[in-house]
Amino acid sequence: MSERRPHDNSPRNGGPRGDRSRGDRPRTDRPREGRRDDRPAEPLVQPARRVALDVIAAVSDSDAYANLLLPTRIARARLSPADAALATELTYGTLRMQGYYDRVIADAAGRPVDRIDPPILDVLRLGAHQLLSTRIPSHAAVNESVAQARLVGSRSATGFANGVLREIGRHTPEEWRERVAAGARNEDDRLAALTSHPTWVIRAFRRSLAAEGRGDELEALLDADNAAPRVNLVALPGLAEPPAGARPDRFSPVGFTGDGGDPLGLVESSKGRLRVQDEGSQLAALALTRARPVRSGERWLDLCAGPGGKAALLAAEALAGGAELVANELVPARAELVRKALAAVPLDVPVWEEDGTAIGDEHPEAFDRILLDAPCTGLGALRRRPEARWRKEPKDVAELSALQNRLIDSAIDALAPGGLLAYVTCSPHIAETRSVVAGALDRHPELEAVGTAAVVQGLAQEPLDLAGDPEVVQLWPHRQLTDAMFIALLAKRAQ
Ligand SMILES: C[S@@+](CC[C@H](N)C(=O)[O-])C[C@H]1O[C@@H](n2cnc3c(N)ncnc32)[C@H](O)[C@@H]1O
Repeated sequence: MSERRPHDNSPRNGGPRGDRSRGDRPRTDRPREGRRDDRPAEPLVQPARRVALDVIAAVSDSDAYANLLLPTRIARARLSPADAALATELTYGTLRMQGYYDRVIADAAGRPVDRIDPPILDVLRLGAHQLLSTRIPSHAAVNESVAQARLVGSRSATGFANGVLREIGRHTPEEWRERVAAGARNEDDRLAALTSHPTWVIRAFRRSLAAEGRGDELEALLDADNAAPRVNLVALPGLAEPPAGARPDRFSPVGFTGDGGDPLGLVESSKGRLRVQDEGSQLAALALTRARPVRSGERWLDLCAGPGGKAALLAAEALAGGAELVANELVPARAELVRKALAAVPLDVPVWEEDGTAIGDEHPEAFDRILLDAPCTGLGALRRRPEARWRKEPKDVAELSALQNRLIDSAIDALAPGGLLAYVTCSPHIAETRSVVAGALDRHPELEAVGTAAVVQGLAQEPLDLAGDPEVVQLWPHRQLTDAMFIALLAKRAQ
C-alpha cells in the first residue's frame, strides 16, 4: 500500500486523493499486514457494519451482486438475526441511495467524489446512510465509520473521513435535502439527486407512466424504488398450502406473505413447494396458464426459464391441468437452477439449453402456450437489486430490445395455431415492452392481442388499479407493491 504525504486533512482543504488502486485495498474483516507501528491498535467495528462495508466494497470493486453476496457474508460472519437485519438495511439502503449520498459527500468534502479514495468513499457512503437515513445516533455512526476508515485507509484518510462525516452530521437530513436540491441543474437533475436514480432512468419511467396517462405518479414510483420490498412467497397450487398465520396476497390467488419468520426455512421445509416469488411474477405466469381452460395434453414452453421461479409455477399448473412443459435456458449454470426449482414438482420437465432465438426454426408450431420472460434491463426490480440502477446504461436497452425482438419472433414461430404467448419483462421501459409487442403484431399478421388486463383482473383476488391500453398489463411498485412487471398475452390465429 502506498504511503501518503502528511497534509491537511480537513475536508475542504484537500484530504487524501484517489491515488490507490482498489486492487490493493485491505479487507475490512482481516487484520492488516504491515501496519505501521505508529498506528493505533486495530479498531473494533460492529459486525453488521463490517459485513455491510465488505459487501458495498465488493459491489463497487468487483461488480458483485449485493443480493447474492450478502447472505453468504452474513452466514460467514455468523450474525444474529438482529445484526443480519441491520447489515441488510445498511447495505441495501447505502447502495440504493448512493447517488444522493455522493452529492452530500461532495458538498461536505468540497470536492467531487471521483477525487476521493474509493475505499474511503465507500466508508463515507455507509456513514452518510447512517447519519441521514437511520436512527443510529450520530456519535455512533461517526465513530464506527472512522474506525472503518482506519481499517481501509491511511491516517490522513481517516482524518479526512472524520472531517467529512462531522460536516454531514452538523446539518439535519432536511437541510441536506434542501442543499442538494438547490444545487441541481434542472428539474430532472433535482429528481435524480433526491431520489437517487440516473436521469435516463427517470426519463424512461416518465414516458412509461405518461403512456398510461399517469405521469403524475413519477415521484411515487421513484420513492417506491427506494423502499425495501416485502418478502413475498408462492404456494405451488395443488402441492402446498400457505402456513398458518400467513397473509394471503391482495392479487395473486397463490401468493402470501409470511408471519415474519424465516422464509428460507419455510422454503426448505416445504422442499421448494413454498417459494419466495414476487406477486407480479406469479400474476405473469398465471395469466398464461389461466387465460383459458387447459386441454389435457397441451404442450407448454418456458423459453427463457432461468433461474426457474416461473417454471416451477408453470409446472405445478401443467401438472394440475394435464399439460406437458419444456423449460429452456441458454446459460448452463442457470439451466441447473431451473432443474433445482423444478425438483419441487412431480412432473417430468425436460430442461433444454438452447438459444431461444433458434427454437422457432427447430420446433415450428410445436407449443400451445409459451412464456417468453425475456432477458431485460430489470429496471422494474430496482427495489431488490439495489446497485442495478448504477450498472445499466441506455445502450443496454438497445441491445436487449434487439434480442427481445428476435426471441419474440422465434416464440411466435414455435407457437401452434390457436396457441397463446405471454411476453413478460421485469422492466417498464417502453422499448422493452410496448414497442416489442407492437413490432411483433406488425410483423406477424397471424398474431392478435388478447385483453391481458381483463385476464389478470379475472384471476386476481382484488381489482387491480391498471391504467392505459387494456391489451397489456403494466404493474408498478408504487401501485401494486410488486415489481414493475409487464405482461402481454398474444394469440396465434387458428388456421
Ligand atoms: C428474466 S430471466 C427469466 C426469469 C425466469 N422466468 C424466472 O422466473 O425465474 C431471462 C433468462 O433468459 C436467459 N436468456 C438470455 N438469452 C437467452 C436466449 N437467447 N435463449 C434462452 N435464454 C436466454 C437468461 O440467461 C435469463 O436466465
